[in-house]
Amino acid sequence: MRTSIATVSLSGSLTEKLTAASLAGFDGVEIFENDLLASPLTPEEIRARCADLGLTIDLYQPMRDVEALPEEEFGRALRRARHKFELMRRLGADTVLVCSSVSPHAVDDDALAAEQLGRLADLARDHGIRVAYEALAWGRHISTYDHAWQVVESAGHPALGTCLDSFHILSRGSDPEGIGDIPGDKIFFLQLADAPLLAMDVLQWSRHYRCFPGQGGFDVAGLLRHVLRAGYDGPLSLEVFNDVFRQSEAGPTAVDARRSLLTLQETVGLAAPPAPAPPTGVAFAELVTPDAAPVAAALGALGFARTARHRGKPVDLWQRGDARVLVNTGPAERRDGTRLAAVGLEAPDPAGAARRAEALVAPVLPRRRAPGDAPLEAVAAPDGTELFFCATERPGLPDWRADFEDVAPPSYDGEPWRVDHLSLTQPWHQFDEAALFHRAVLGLRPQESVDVADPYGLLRSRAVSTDDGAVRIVLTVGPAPTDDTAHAQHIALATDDVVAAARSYRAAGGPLLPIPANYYDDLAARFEFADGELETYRELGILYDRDAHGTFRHCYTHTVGRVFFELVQRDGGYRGYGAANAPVRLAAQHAVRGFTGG
Ligand SMILES: O=C(O)c1ccc(O)c(O)c1
Ligand SMILES: [Mg+2]
Repeated sequence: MRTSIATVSLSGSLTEKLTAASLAGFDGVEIFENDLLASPLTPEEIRARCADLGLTIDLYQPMRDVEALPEEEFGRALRRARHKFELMRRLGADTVLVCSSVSPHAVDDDALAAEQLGRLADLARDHGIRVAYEALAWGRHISTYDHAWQVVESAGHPALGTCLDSFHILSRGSDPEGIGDIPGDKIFFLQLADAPLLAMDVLQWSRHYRCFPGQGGFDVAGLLRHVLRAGYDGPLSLEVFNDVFRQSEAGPTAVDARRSLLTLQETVGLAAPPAPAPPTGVAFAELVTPDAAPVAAALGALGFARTARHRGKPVDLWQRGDARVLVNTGPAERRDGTRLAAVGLEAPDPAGAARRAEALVAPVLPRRRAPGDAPLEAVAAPDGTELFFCATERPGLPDWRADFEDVAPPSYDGEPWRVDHLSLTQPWHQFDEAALFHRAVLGLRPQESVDVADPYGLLRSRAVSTDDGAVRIVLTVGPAPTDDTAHAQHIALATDDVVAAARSYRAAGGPLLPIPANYYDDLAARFEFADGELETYRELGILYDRDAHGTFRHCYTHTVGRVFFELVQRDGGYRGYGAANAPVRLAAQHAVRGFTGG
């Protein structure tokens, strides 16, 4: 089916919006009146620009306060309509959206509404235009899709149909089942939007918090299935009023929008990109740093050994069991200090994973980073993190390990570790995009978003993971972008004995993040511990949490650049990430920075 996006969903000038929609691969646009009014282009020039960009103008909108009015006022509405229909002729747009009236002069009279909409449709038909009537969730007398359809049906006019908008339908809790009873050819237009489930005024909710399907809490796919069952075959159009998108660059927002729509189409069987195959583990985490020494010191204290070196680049492989960290000191990487720049994901079918990513408009990276490198499939996540689809030591598939020359055996004292999770900070305006990306492109399942209090702001955090926990990524978004503490990334390492791990790290000279005594007094109040247990945690700075499944013990290293490590011990199938402890951890990290001036 054809895909479309409303210009209101994107930021910038009309020209910028159209360009972004076209580049992202949309077939058409809904032109919002304000975008046209503010554009220096004539309607003919807008029409030509759209044609050049391969876009059709699928809808012009909105026309407001037309129906169920006193005759004199309706006359003025018709006069406005005549002007707008002339404008639409110049634009080459043949469908206009009319929203249900919010005018205080509108009367509660369905027969009058139908009669006047019929007269509007007469005028529209004379101009070769169709009227799509939409119930705004806050319409004065008509606020539900079924009511709007009743009025359209009783008008019985060939140039009058209905416009369905998933936000208005689902925000009011209407049952979308009834959509299946509307003749498909009387559904003139379909607008799709999701939204987080919030308890608030529906107009404010609609105008500020809509998001792309799959990014909120509505069952947009379920609604779409009803619309398809009705026989609708017009465009699938995204209409998203969102404060964040209004401020973000149009190009990436349009790509996010298109990925959302492709994923929705896949869900209802309208598109079939290569099937998802979730990753089965973390092959490596790659740190880039201008100075390897502090990173090497931290890894050494954690019991990692430097086992191999890249054959062509200044990249070292550090290993402890299945936990692998690449340390890259390449010249191109020196600008931003130490950060987590890439993640290797163990992929059942690396090439298939890359094809799926490409089909979902993820930026695919060059397969070889340098001549002679193994051809690795990689894509960029919205935050710029490079994601490599890896096959570690799996015969017949390109192996990143082959680019490395062994320098030492992978020996270590104590138990082998693996990566428990990675925490990646997202640009503030890409949080919802990131969750959708990781779900759609990688096949990870998003968990609930949680708010975490930082002393200097509020963080949002949302985990995406495989069902078996083999891959866990925590996406976070912090307050001020200049706040390095809230924006630090981390690598969490899974151990079966966090007390032993913490002790040996400390014995090797590694500083653990000190946790205030008040935290342990609170723990004593909330939980019962064995003799001496709490004292051990207090001594080492180990934090504790429990859920319905099990327990979580974790502690933190100092921070190098923008990266720190966490040691975690999950027991009994604990599913979380210690979110309850995160405010204490963040405050402690701020305190350390303040103390050292770092
Ligand atoms: O918020 C509004 O006024 C508005 C306008 C047009 C629409 O299609 C819509 O869904 C909402
Ligand atoms: Mg709408």
